[in-house]
This record gives sequence, C-alpha cells and structure tokens, in this order.
Amino acid sequence: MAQKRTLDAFFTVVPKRRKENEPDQDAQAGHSAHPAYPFPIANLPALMVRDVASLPARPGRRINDQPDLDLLYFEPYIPAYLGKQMFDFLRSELPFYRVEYDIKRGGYQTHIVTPRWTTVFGLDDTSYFDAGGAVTDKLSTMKANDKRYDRYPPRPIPQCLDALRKSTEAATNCKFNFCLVNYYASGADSISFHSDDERFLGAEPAIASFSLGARRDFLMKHKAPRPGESAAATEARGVKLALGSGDMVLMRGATQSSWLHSVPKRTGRNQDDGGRINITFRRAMVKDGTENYYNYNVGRGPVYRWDRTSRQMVLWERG
Ligand SMILES: O=C(O)CCC(=O)C(=O)O
Ligand SMILES: [Fe+2]
Repeated sequence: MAQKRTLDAFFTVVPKRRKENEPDQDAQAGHSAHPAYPFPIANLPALMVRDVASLPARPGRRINDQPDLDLLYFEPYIPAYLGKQMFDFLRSELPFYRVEYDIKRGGYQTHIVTPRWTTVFGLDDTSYFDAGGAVTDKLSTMKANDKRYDRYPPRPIPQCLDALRKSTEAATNCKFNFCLVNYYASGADSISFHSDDERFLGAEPAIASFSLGARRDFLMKHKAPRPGESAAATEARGVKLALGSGDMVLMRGATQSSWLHSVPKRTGRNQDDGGRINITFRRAMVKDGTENYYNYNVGRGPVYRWDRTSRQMVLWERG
C-alpha cells in the first residue's frame, strides 16, 4: 500500500517547465532526438564528454577467487567530481518508468510493481538505426519488419550514455548494444537476487555495471548446483561489494550462469542516504532481447521525469 500512496502523490505534481527567458544550459550541447523518445534528451556538455573519453580513472582489479566467478572491478572507473555531475545530469534528463506486470508464482497470478525506476535504450545485433533513425535489418539493409519491434519501438542510446558506452568498450574489449538504467530513489528501492543469463545474450555474456550516487551493497551468491554438478560450488562464499559512486563491475565468463546478484533494500538510518543510479551495458544478440528489455524496463505505463524543485520523479505530460 505504501507503493500506491507514493504513486498517487506523484500524479498530483506537475513538472516545472523552463520559461521562455530562462537560459537553456544545454543549448550549446544540443539534444539527442528520436521519434521513439518521449522527449528530446539533452546531450552531455562538451567538457564532460572530454572527461568521459579519458576514463577509466583506475585500472580494473580481477576478482576470480571463487568457483565460476569472473569480475573486473574498477574502483572507481569515474572520478568523484565527474560521477556527481553525471548522476545529476542523468537523473534530470532521462525518462523513467515504474514498470508493472503480472506473473504466475506458485500457481497464483501476482501483480509486480518493479521496486525501482527504470529506462532502457538500444537494439539487438540483428538490426541497426540508419542515419534517419529507422530500425534497419543488418542482412537485407531494408527497414526491419518484425512484430517484436512494433509493441515498443526501439530507442537509440542517447549521446549522454553513448559516451560512456564507447569508453567501456575500449576498457573491456567487449561490445555493447544495450544500456539499461536503474534509479533507486531511496533504500526502499531494490533489485532482488537474479542472474542476467537470458538466452538472447548468448553464452557467457559480459555485462558492465556502473554505480553513481549513494553507496549500496551489491550481493552475490552461487546458484545451487544442478543435479550431477560438482559440489565445489556449494563451498563458494558469498560476495559483498559496497559499490560507491563511479565504481564499475564487469561481470563475465561463467558469472551469470553460476551466480545470482542483488541490491537489497536498506532500512533504518541508511534508508535516505540519497538516490543511486545504476547503468548496465549489455549485448543482446537477437530480437527477443529487444522485446524483453523494453517490456520490463519501459513497459506501457506513464513516463516520469525528475523534478528539481520537488526533488522527486513526477508524471511527465506531453506539451
Ligand atoms: O543496481 C545494480 O547494481 C544491479 C542492477 C542489476 O543487476 C540489473 O539491472 O540487472
Ligand atoms: Fe542484474
């Protein structure tokens, strides 16, 4: 019920719009525009783009001292001053969603309200955006025609996130075509134990995961061994990384197939330490990935946007 009260409160707040005579701080940098965006998304100012291009701030440290675990931990990847700027920028400029869906759990239909704000950009490896922004099939170079793209028209990764994607590709030797963003407004927002091992990512997917803003615990535990599998896995200890602003964890190899990860809720004194943004870069190989990511990170509900005055996500109304 707390969830419902919070949502009702959001509906009553109308986002503030820039007045005609107020300077647009992004005027010089411009915007990323696409018909599938709910609104144009501001570009990162040139100075920030320059700074992002010089990352990572530190080399990554390998963590592979446990069965099937292969992490590369950059602590940090983004220095504090830039992490703060990026946190404020992305929270203010991106469209966010509070996705709801129904699942069957233990024979019962359950309604899920995703316990965090989400948004997603990208397109799987079978297609690309042509110069005009049209989703185009790689093989035929014709406009892609597939029902999996119809429900949620794919959105190109905006410049403000693409700068970091390029840096991450260079630092990791991996390719990424998707960018998922989570915003945890407080300790009440969370992600439960799961693995990102969907078939559409292919075998041994590499996922780069950035933290900005409040420090939150990132917990990992080994999956139960499947029948006939070595019991060595059961000897694995849990992993706890207290991820700070600017940190990046690359999860690769057998990590997704063998381990679960979560960001648990925080209660008591730590609940209101401020928001946290998580950015993950991934590579979806096939169209099912595009459909799945938009379904669970954009969905069919309303768009929200950060309001600097009331300091909360408010319903965004086209206008
Ligand atoms: O917020 C995080 O650090 C983790 C997010 C995550 O696991 C996911 O989006 O799949
Ligand atoms: Fe995950």
